Amino acid sequence: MTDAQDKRYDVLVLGGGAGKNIAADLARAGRSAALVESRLVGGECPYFACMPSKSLLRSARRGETWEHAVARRDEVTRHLDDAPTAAEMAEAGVTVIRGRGRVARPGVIEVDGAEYGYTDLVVATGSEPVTPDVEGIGDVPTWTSDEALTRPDLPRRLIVLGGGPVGCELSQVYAAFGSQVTLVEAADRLLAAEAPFVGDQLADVLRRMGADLRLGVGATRAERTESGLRLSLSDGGHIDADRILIATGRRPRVADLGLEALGIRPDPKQGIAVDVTCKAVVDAEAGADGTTVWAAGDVTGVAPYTHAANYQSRVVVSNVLGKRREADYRAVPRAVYTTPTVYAVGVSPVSATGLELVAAGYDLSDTPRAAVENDDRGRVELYADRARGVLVGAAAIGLYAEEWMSEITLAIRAETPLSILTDVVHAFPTYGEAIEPVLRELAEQL
Ligand SMILES: Cc1cc2nc3c(=O)[nH]c(=O)nc-3n(C[C@H](O)[C@H](O)[C@H](O)COP(=O)(O)OP(=O)(O)OC[C@H]3O[C@@H](n4cnc5c(N)ncnc54)[C@H](O)[C@@H]3O)c2cc1C
Ligand SMILES: NC(=O)c1ccc[n+]([C@@H]2O[C@H](COP(=O)([O-])OP(=O)(O)OC[C@H]3O[C@@H](n4cnc5c(N)ncnc54)[C@H](O)[C@@H]3O)[C@@H](O)[C@H]2O)c1
Repeated sequence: MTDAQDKRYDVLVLGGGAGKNIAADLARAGRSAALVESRLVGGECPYFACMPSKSLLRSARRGETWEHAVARRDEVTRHLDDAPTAAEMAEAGVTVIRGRGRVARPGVIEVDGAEYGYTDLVVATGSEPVTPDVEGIGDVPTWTSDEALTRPDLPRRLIVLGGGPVGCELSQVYAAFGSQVTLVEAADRLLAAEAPFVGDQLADVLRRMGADLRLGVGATRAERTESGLRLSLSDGGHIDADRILIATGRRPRVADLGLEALGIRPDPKQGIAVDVTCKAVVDAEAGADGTTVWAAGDVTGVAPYTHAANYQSRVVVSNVLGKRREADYRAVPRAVYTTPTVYAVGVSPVSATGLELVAAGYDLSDTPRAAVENDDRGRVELYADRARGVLVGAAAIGLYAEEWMSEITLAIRAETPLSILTDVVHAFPTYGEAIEPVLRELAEQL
């Protein structure tokens, strides 16, 4: 420890989302651990992302009033009070350092003028929304999901820019509570990275709720008008609205972390490159000073979900403790919590390369459960690798798909033989029964 350092820790974690789990687990394992957090201990998920959006979606599904939905959302996010989570950290033996951290020099992090030494550094700084390059967008009223999920206002006319998970979930929320929603998506369909039927069926659902979908068009110009704002589109059309919700993607938060001093050159779009143990890839010439840098969560650009961040956290903890563990991303779920839910996992037929996929599918309307629920929406498709004869991907849209697709997640991860999968018995009447004919069809084709 140099004189300049205020304190030295075995492990310093930058970012208290998934990072808080790493700090707590390592402290419980006997390491001295500190967590540096510039905003709220707990990260984005509980306060600005997953939890408030899921709460509003549930309220929308149940037909609650907007006022009730907002009150419930604010309870779920504990009115942005992170004191209980900070207390949990203290109880686990973690020192919480409030402020923005950056690398001062190898082995030392600086936070608001104070310096802290480390042996292991974990970067878990998350991601931030990207503002699209649309002329005038800075001059009109905009929100990102952050404001949408913390403010009490219900815009009368809302443009949702982007038809990825954020755009789809929040379009459903605002359409359900009575906003006039127009969703603008540059790709030809919603959730364009997933199997086409998923985006097509979700588009139907949102249209039936009154949302206007403009697919395959880009925004070109935004300007203020007397009644609000006008967004011009690449097809020559325009939309008048009160506010634009920017949902055009996120990028890893890597700017100004000083990582270059450690021989780490993060890509602005892909984030910090990590190996299978979640150790950051470091330039060959970087000094062997006895310290190690790890990264977990959105900042790694691997899979931008809380469950993926938590998984990587567990991988980091094991490796810091010297128990080698390799991450396996073959079966990380991609769920969108609209009603009905979208659930995809493993290989997407849209982006599969180097694989010959065999596909089979089934409409949920043909299940007895659909009759019980009086809901004929949805479909499930499974994708197998012809060469190896195992499931490698799946996509579904349907009520509760986030629950009944778990067995397929396990099947992909475990590479369970089709002969066993086709022998599995599902309870009657469940949506899970839809999986049986799909597997039989796949087995016949292989
Ligand atoms: C609207 C929305 C809904 C979502 N819904 C879901 C969902 O339902 N399910 C799901 O799995 N995923 C969902 N996600 C994605 C999920 O929120 C992220 O994948 C997850 O939060 C990533 O965790 P993380 O720890 O990597 O980053 P974060 O949760 O962003 O945490 C990073 C933390 O680092 C802090 N930080 C950053 N830089 C510094 C610094 N220099 N010094 C100190 N602290 C710093 C930040 O303040 C932040 O608290 C959603 C995202 C959005 C935007
Ligand atoms: N349920 C969940 O797990 C969940 C929910 C929300 C968000 N997330 C994660 O958060 C991240 C951000 O989500 P997102 O939906 O903002 O990003 P995204 O990158 O998934 O989707 C952004 C969409 O915006 C479109 N777009 C970009 N620029 C545009 C423009 N100028 N005009 C029109 N369309 C444009 C893109 O074509 C794309 O379809 C994602 O990685 C997502 O997985 C997860």
